[in-house]
Amino acid sequence: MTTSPATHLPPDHPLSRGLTSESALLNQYRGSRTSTGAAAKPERRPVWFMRQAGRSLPEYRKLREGTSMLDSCLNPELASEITLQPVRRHDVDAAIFFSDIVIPLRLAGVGVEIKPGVGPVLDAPVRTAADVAALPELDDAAFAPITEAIERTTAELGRVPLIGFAGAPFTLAAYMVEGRPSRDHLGPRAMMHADPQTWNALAAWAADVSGRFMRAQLMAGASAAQLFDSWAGSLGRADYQQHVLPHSAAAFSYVSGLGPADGAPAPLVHFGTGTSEILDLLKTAGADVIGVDYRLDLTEATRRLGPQTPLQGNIDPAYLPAEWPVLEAHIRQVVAAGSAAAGHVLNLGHGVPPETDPEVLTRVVELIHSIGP
Ligand SMILES: Cc1c2[nH]c(c1CCC(=O)O)Cc1[nH]c(c(CCC(=O)O)c1C)Cc1[nH]c(c(CCC(=O)O)c1C)Cc1[nH]c(c(C)c1CCC(=O)O)C2
Repeated sequence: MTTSPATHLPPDHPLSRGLTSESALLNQYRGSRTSTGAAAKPERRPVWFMRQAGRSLPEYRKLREGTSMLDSCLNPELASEITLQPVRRHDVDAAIFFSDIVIPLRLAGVGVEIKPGVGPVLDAPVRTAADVAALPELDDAAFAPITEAIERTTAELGRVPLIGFAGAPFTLAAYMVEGRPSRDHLGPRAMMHADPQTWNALAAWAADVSGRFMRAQLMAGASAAQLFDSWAGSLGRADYQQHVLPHSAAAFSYVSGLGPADGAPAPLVHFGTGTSEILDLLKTAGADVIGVDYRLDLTEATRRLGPQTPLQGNIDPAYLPAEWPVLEAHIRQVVAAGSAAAGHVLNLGHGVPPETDPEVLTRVVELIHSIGP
């Protein structure tokens, strides 16, 4: 398995066309709180939501009717339309590409489904050295439907940046070892100690497919990428450092420095839940921006990471059904806590819960934009 060196993005890529200087989101990701463009006018405070494209939107549920989750992701027209829905409705400052962390598995030929209300389920779990050795190779040509969906999306988005993503090796491998979602991820954590060689081979395979997935999205026109290590919070520091961090760094190496020939590289974001105790380690994997879950105050995150690290987060999704004044006070507190960091992009501290009233999300965006830079 080889990691490919970073290359330049195509000349007609949104970043090559000067999207950065127009985008409050990309400026915050780069740690510059005000525009570096000639106008240098104050910008609105950027916000987007993890899982903004999905079940909280009636227009999403309607469009998805009769098509399975992964088939929807691989239908360029559908994936593009679903990506655009929350941008139109909420006026968020970025689109997140509608796809899933297990899409590279499906494209490599691994049998996987997303079971409604359950999550990713594999035909056969990957538990032995022979299972790992039998994993298929992923050919970059398989990303054709992803590339087409992204090209369609960026053509519609204009100046709104598109964020690509992938699952981090631990989170992806956790689904592969367990074969389905699990609470404590004992399978992959046990493999690290019982059979470290097999663990390393599996995590390296996962890093390769996730790295390629992120790279394909950036090459096709995404302006930033986020690595989701949703379940890294189940790991102690030593396990994270020894058995996981090198593989996350390998995934990032596929996209590190990837940018236009004459411009700054696409910003990279790293997010996990329950990662307060490993936040400093997370940062060393190669991202520019750290996504913080709802458990840690952003002032404390800045203390742990230093003021130079731009942050993303961390409105607690548990506040979304609360009375508006309660939610508003919480958001104002998050905005204030984020002000010590070099950059701050508002987001939730985890994904939008499916039962969320979409009108509340629109109101949250309006409030954040009204607060100003
Ligand atoms: C762990 C993980 C997965 N997928 C993802 C993660 C990391 C983020 C996180 O921690 O939430 C990432 C993901 N999945 C999806 C997106 C699309 C973009 C967006 O954030 O709006 C993104 C970024 C769509 C999706 N991925 C999924 C849905 C729901 C599918 C449906 O409509 O039924 C969506 C919109 C399915 C999915 N896929 C996965 C799970 C756990 C589930 C939920 C299962 C369920 O409760 O039904 C795996």
